[in-house]
Amino acid sequence: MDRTTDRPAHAGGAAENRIVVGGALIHRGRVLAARRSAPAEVAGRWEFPGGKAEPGETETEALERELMEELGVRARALTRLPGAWLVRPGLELRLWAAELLAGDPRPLQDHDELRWLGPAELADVEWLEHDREVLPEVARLLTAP
Ligand SMILES: Nc1nc2c([nH]c(=O)n2[C@H]2C[C@H](O)[C@@H](COP(=O)(O)OP(=O)(O)OP(=O)(O)O)O2)c(=O)[nH]1
Repeated sequence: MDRTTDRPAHAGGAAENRIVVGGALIHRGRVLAARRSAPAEVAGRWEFPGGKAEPGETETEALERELMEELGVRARALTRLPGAWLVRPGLELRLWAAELLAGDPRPLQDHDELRWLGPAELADVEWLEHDREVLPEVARLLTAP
């Protein structure tokens, strides 16, 4: 899927899952990992920064907004990564690749540390388990010509 086929995450009925979107933010051959500071169940684990889509927002809009709020950067969502995970009942995680357009990421919200990882460093942090599943695809994107 690319940006042009992105549809509002809440176009359907109330029975649909709410979407949380995380972004594998890529810049100069590395990807940004963010260490969560809360809540306790996930604090200390690393993830792709992002958050819940608001009603009527597309996934890409939600991701770009969350990356500004959490990191203070302008970013552009590029392509959806394969997979979707039920984080808890009614909350579905989707991951996207994104590119950094402007700014230097800072842990403004939800995170206490950030690290840029190259393709050989992806296993160096303790990822949340769902995020770990897309690392082979992230490695491919980082090494693509
Ligand atoms: N943002 C994000 N959440 C993830 C990832 N992987 C993963 O399992 N999760 C889980 C952690 C949380 O339990 C859940 C929702 O995360 P969240 O960032 O929306 O949490 P939040 O309640 O702070 O969101 P928000 O209301 O501030 O938008 O998804 C990931 O890569 N990015």
